[in-house]
Amino acid sequence: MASALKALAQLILSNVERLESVCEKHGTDHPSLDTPFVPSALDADPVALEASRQIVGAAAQLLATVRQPMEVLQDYCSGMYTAAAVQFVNANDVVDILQQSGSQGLHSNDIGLKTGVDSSKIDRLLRYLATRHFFREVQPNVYANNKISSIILKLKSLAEIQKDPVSKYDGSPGAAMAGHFTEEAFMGSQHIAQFMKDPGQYQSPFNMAIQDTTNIFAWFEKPENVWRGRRFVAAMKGGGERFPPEIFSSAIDWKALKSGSSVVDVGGNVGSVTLPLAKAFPHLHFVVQDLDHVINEAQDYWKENCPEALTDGRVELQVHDFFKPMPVKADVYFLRVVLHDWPQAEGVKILQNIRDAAKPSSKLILFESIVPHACKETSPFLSDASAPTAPAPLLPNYGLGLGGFVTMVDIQMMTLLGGRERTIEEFVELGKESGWKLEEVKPGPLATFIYSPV
Ligand SMILES: C[S@@+](CC[C@H](N)C(=O)[O-])C[C@H]1O[C@@H](n2cnc3c(N)ncnc32)[C@H](O)[C@@H]1O
Repeated sequence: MASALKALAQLILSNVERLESVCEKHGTDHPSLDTPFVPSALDADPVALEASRQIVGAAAQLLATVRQPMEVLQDYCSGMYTAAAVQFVNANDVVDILQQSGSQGLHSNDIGLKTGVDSSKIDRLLRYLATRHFFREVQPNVYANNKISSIILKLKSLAEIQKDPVSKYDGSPGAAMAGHFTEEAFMGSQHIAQFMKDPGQYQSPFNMAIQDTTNIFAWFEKPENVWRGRRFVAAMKGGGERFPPEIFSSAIDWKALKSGSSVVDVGGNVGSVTLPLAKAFPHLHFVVQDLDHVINEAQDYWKENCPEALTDGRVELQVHDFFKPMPVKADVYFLRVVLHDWPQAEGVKILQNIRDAAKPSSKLILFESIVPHACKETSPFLSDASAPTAPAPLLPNYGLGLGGFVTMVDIQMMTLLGGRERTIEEFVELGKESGWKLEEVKPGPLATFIYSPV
């Protein structure tokens, strides 16, 4: 039997071969790390995605295995320097400055002149990042963008950015996300340990950092933070569209619902999940609920995308606070990525309000991520075929290759909002506490949880 080291190395090699054959099929090379990122067919190819998942999981496990434990520890304990370095380059538009010099790069003296920062300090941060494959140092003290840094290139030109810094993240989800993570979340992260033991009056580590109990969304509305709120919206834009639409259209047998059955999209924002459902299943009556200002936006969204659904009354846009009693007795209620924003008690309250209005035959559907355990799954809701199946000796959740992302989002939810991602058992528990029985789980890039009233 191969040693664990060889088995990991072999997994890497066999998956690199798989990846290269997918590239061949698409008539392309695998994108180089040295050039700016360009989207390609590879990004959505399921075989390429599985191969990269295994390579990432195996490479991270191999590193943790072969490095001196003290080096691994130092690396983990110094992650804040990476966040701080990205914060600096993002806020000071360094990637946008480098973009003008193309692959030949720009000397730190010139970057210093354009950012108003001493060039020797620039060298230290950019070399730190280049050593971690974020930028290239093409000659001593000369830096160029690469595949990773190019992700935070802003859509606007440098002249436009300088003219109107408040709008500089509009249309640039990578830069907006990097800003939100390395500023608001970074601030909150310093209080996680204290929050775990004694949250005091605060709902999240972020609240502890700003010493204010205002929820982050209300905090974004303060005049001095409006630009941050605008950046958050830019970071989230398009997030919902990354999920395959079949997740929603095949969640249940919508066609089998009787004509005129009502479906409520709770906390539905403008109704972007409801829109394709309303088009595909015209026999159903849909209600999209959200807060006042969002429903105002929803009016424009539907007038633009499907005005007839509003005029013929098939789709209703309703102002409703989900902490108040649910006004609609519906056949189906669904919530997409709403519950992860809230602590357990609030999540339970939202579902209890729906339960109080539900009929015995109503269904509740949640679309949320599953936090995979780092060991073999034992949930009766997952068959062998649907549980993550990383090949040995990878962690069953592929480690960084798959579980890395969801576990990071879980900590992010706690940090900013006191919210949480959940394991399947925690979804069972959430139902128990709010009067719902979990009947079925459909895993996927976003999982579907189907509940019946108890
Ligand atoms: C993460 S977004 C998800 C939106 C939508 N379900 C989707 O997947 O696109 C959370 C939504 O909850 C809404 N929301 C927050 N607090 C609310 C409340 N008290 N009552 C109703 N909706 C609320 C927000 O306005 C936002 O649209």
